[in-house]
Amino acid sequence: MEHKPWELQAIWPLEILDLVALWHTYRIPIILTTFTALMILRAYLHLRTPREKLSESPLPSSPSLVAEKSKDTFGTNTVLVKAPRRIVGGTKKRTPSHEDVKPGQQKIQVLVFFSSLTGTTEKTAKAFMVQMTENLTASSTFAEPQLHDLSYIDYDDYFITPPKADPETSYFYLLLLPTYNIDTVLDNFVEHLQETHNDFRIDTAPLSTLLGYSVFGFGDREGWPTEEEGFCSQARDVDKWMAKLTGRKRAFPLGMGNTKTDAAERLEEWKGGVEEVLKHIAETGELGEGVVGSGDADESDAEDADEDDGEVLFDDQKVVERKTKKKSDGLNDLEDIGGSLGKSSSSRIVDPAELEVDFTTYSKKSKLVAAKVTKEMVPKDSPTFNALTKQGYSIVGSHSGVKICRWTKSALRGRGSCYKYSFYGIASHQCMETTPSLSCSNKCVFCWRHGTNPVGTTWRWVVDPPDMIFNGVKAGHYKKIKMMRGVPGVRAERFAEAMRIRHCALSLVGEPVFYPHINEFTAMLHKEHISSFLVCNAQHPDQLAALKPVTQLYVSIDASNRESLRKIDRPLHRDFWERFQRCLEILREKRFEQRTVFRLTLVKGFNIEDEAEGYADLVEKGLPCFVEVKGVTYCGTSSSAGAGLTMQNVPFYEEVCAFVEALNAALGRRGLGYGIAAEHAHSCCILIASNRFNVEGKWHTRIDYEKFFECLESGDNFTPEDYMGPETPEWATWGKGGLIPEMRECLGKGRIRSH
Ligand SMILES: Cc1cc2nc3c(=O)[nH]c(=O)nc-3n(C[C@H](O)[C@H](O)[C@H](O)COP(=O)(O)O)c2cc1C
Ligand code: SF4
Repeated sequence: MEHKPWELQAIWPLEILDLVALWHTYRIPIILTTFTALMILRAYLHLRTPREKLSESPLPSSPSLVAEKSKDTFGTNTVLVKAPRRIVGGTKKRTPSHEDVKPGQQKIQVLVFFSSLTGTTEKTAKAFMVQMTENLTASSTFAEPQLHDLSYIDYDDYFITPPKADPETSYFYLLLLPTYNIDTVLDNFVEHLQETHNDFRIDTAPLSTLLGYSVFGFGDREGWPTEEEGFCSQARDVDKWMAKLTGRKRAFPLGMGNTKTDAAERLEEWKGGVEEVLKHIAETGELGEGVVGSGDADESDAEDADEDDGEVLFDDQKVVERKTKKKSDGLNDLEDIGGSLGKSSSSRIVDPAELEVDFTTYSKKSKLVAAKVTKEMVPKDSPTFNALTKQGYSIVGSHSGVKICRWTKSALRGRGSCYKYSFYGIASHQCMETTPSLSCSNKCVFCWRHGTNPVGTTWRWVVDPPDMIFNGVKAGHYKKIKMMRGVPGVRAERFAEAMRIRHCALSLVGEPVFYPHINEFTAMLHKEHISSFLVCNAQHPDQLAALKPVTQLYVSIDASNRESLRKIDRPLHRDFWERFQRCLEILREKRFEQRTVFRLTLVKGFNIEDEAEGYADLVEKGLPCFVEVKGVTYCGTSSSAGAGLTMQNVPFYEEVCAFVEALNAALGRRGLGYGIAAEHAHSCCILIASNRFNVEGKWHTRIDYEKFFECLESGDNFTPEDYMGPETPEWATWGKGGLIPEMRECLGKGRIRSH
């Protein structure tokens, strides 16, 4: 109902009527002003309350705070009520990591988690705990390890964030897990890890504050013989997700054991490795080389590279890469960079008596030059040093190098070894690839060393002592192996085996016999029962003649005639063909002292076409024990392109097979006793062997390494037959492909280079 003004006048006093009139006149500006003032006040109050304040409110710290105990409505049963989990949004750029751990001040708490359905893992875990406790608590840095059954803990307490009970304590996780291909609690666990990683509300690596972790799996090879068929598959899954959740803090490679055979032995090995890492953490506060452990969540997806066979870039390489980014790549041949060497701080004047001079070219001129001043072959401040380290070489002293090859990495990850495993029984993860001379006297068009190695016809450099090189290359090799520790897929068992070098391939960049003390160097290898495969370029007959027996002596045979050799090897020696011929004669003489091999690298358009007969002539001349024929691998560098090499020059495996058959037929026509013994299709490599290594119709291309050392140590003369190994495995023989059966599925991805 509406009131008329005179009616109101009768009811209310005048002042009130004035106010009402005022309100009617000004109500709109009054409402607007009040509203604006309220908005300003609200905004002010909001800004004054810091956002962080919310997250500063006590976070449920596990395990005590995540779960609260409360009585149920009847006041009798105690139930666990989860406190609401507060999620701090966004992906953390960087989380505190082991860098924050100060040795000596922090306590390290090892938590051992296990799962067990039929009790085997539980029993093993308990025994494991007893030993761990005994070993760790001897040091005051370690708190007594704790054992947790995954069936009884709340995953949120340990696998979203590590426990935070005591700021002085840092955690290290060990997980002992069986595998079941049926629905079990383990499926929930794996799912939990996966979900935590993929939960967009939380950091993708929420466990990155852990010091590290490692997983050991128990499985049964009788039912699940290979990993592809599911051997230890759940342990592998957990290892993978833990790597993501911790920002790749895999402290030691995944261990795996067959419950029915070797589990105890494998576990012992793994425990040893883990304890060593823990000791390292206690001393340094860090996980050590090779483990990213940055806690950078952005990087954790790089774990997907698991399936990638690609080269692993080591930290030191990265550093060099960064440092050399702006420098040109081109400048590399030492002969070409004499100027830059001259400027180097690394040259030193030496007493001519101390000097090993010109053992290759005995010219007066070079003796004179060498006597004046000696420089380091690869000084630390040279572009060559940078280029080589960028490619992954560790330079030892001033002229030696070591690198781990792709096959070594493959074998460490439980995958295949190179063709030398198929042919000669060399496990790649126990093989060290090195050279005591980075310099070479050829510039082969197919050399995958990217043209970075120094070249020269004479030794004009400082000579490092052999023991220094020997210790240096071993240390360099082990360092590189250790850097593989945190790489996805590396197997604890292989890792442990790799810490004992058994073979040495002296065939990296450069020419090993160029080094004046090569015999002392190989003697050091043999003394430690490390076999020696030495490849030389057939340009240094005097050094070849003086070389003492090695396990297997190679000569590269890159062409069958002078013109072809000149084009493909681009030798620096003018008398290269004569040198080459002399080397063949020397090899012939050595064929009853050690295993001799012709190494043929086939390059289409250079040395295949119509050359089978020519090669057969060379075999007739050198009568090697073996002829290894290998298709060239294209490395796609500017140096190979500059030499006119393209993918068209890489022969198909069928072409290599056809060539080998032609060569074998040509040898037969000459009445030479050879046959095609073995193949490794994956490396495009085929082995022709002398009938000396065929016993009762079976090829025996493998080597009895221990017998070789026995023969050497006896001091008596011996022949290659004396250390002939067992029969070549069926799968490696000609026509069978050469891939160890379990590896066929893993290695179906094209060719992998091996030298
Ligand atoms: C039903 C069943 C399924 C299994 N599935 C696998 C499997 O997929 N892969 C594997 O490596 N081992 C498998 N195993 C073997 C177990 O992982 C192995 O025996 C383990 O030591 C059992 O540990 P636990 O006694 O602690 O439960 C299986 C065993 C059973 C009984
Ligand atoms: S490729 Fe060479 S260095 Fe690598 S494992 Fe085989 S032999 Fe050893």
